[in-house]
Amino acid sequence: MVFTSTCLFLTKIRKAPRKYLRQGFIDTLRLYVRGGSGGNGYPKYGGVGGQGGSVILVAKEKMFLEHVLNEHQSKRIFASHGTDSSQKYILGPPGEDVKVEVPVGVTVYTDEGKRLGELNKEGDEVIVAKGGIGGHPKNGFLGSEGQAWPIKLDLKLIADVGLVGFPNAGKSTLLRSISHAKPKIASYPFTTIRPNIGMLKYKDLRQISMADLPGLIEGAHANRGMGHKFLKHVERTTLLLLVVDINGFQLSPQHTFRSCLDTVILLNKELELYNESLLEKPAVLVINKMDTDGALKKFEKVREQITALPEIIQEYSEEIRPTRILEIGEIIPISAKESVEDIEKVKNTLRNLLDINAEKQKLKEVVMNDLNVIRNLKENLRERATPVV
Ligand SMILES: Nc1nc2c(ncn2[C@@H]2O[C@H](COP(=O)(O)OP(=O)(O)OP(=O)(O)O)[C@@H](O)[C@H]2O)c(=O)[nH]1
Repeated sequence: MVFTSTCLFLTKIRKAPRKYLRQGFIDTLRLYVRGGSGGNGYPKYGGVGGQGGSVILVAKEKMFLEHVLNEHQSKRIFASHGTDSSQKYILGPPGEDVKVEVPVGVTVYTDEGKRLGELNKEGDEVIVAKGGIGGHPKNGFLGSEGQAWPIKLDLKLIADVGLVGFPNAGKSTLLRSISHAKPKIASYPFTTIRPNIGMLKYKDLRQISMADLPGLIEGAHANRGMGHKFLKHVERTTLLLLVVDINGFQLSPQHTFRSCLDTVILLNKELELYNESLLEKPAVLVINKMDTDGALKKFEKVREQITALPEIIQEYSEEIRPTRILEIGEIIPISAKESVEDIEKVKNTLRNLLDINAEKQKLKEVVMNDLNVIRNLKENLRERATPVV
C-alpha cells in the first residue's frame, strides 16, 4: 500500500520535459563548469601543491547537444582538486581533468558574451575552466581556486550543403532520395522540426554532407516560424541548395499565396535580412514537383524570369524586394519523389560546384599569401631605406 502510494506520488510530481526537449533538438546549452583548486604547498619542506584539474571540451562527430545533456543532467561539471603537498608527496599530485565530448560545430561563450573557443573538427579541444595552481613559496603555499563560471555552448551544424526552402517544398524528400538519411516526410508544413544531416556518397568514395533545415516562412529572419533558430545553421554550410515547389506555397488560407518565383525572391530576401554575407555563398536552385500537372510550362516561364531577376524584382514591393541578388549557379528542375535521374543530376552538380568553390578558396589563399609576402618585403625595404639618425 505504502509502495503504491509512493509510486503514485512520484508519477504525479514528475514534470513534463521542457518544450525544447520535447521537440528533440537543442542547439544551445548552458553549463556550469569549475576547475579544481590547486593543493596547498608544504612550507616546512618547500613542497608544492598539485595543480587543479581543468574542464576541457572535446569535439566529436555524430553527436548532438542532447547527448551532452544526457551525460551531464545536472549541467554542473567539476574537475577534481590538486592534492596538498605533504611528507608523503612533496609535489602534490595534480587533480584529474574532466573531458566533455561535444558536437563538432560548437562555439563556447561566457555569460558576458566572451568567446572562449570554437570546436570545428573532430578532436578539437577548448579548456573552459582552468584548474587553480598549487601552493608554492611565491604564493605563500596556498593553492588557488580553479576558474568557475557558467558557459554557453552554441551549436551551428557544419555541412557542405544546406537545404533552404519554404515548408512542404520537398526538402526532406530530396534528402531522403539523395542520401541514406531517413527524415520524416508528410504533406503538411513544418514536418521537419529538427535539422537532419545526410551523407551523399559517390562511387569514388567521396562524401558530401547535406543538412535539411526546417522550412522558412516570411519573417523567418525576425524569428517568425522556426526560422531564426535554424537560419544560423546555414552560416556554416559551404553551398546553399534552395528548394522551391513549382506550384508555389501557401501557409494557410489566411496567408497570401506565393508563386514559385515569389518563393525564390522571398528566400533571397529572408537570407539577406538575416545575414547578408549568406548571399556570397554559391547557390543552386532546385525546382521541385516537376511531375505535377502543367509543371513544365510553368517551369519555362519561371526559368526565364529568374535569369532576368534584377529587372523582375523591380515589380515587387520594397518589403519583399531584396537589395542584393543571390548568385544562382544552376537551376535544376526535378521530381524528388519520382525521378532517379534528376537526383543524380543534383548530386553531380553539387559535387562540381563544391570542387570549383574549393579551387577558388585555394586560389584566394595563395593570392592572400603572396600579397602578405609582398607587403612584408615592402616594409623591409622601407625600413632599410630609412636613414639612421
Ligand atoms: N508530386 C510530388 N510531391 C512531392 C515531391 N517531393 C515531395 N513531395 C511531397 O510534398 C510533401 C512535402 O514533402 P517534404 O519532403 O516533407 O517537404 P519539406 O520541404 O521537407 O517540408 P517541411 O518539413 O515542412 O519543411 C510530401 O507530401 C511529399 O510527398 C515531388 O517531387 N513530387
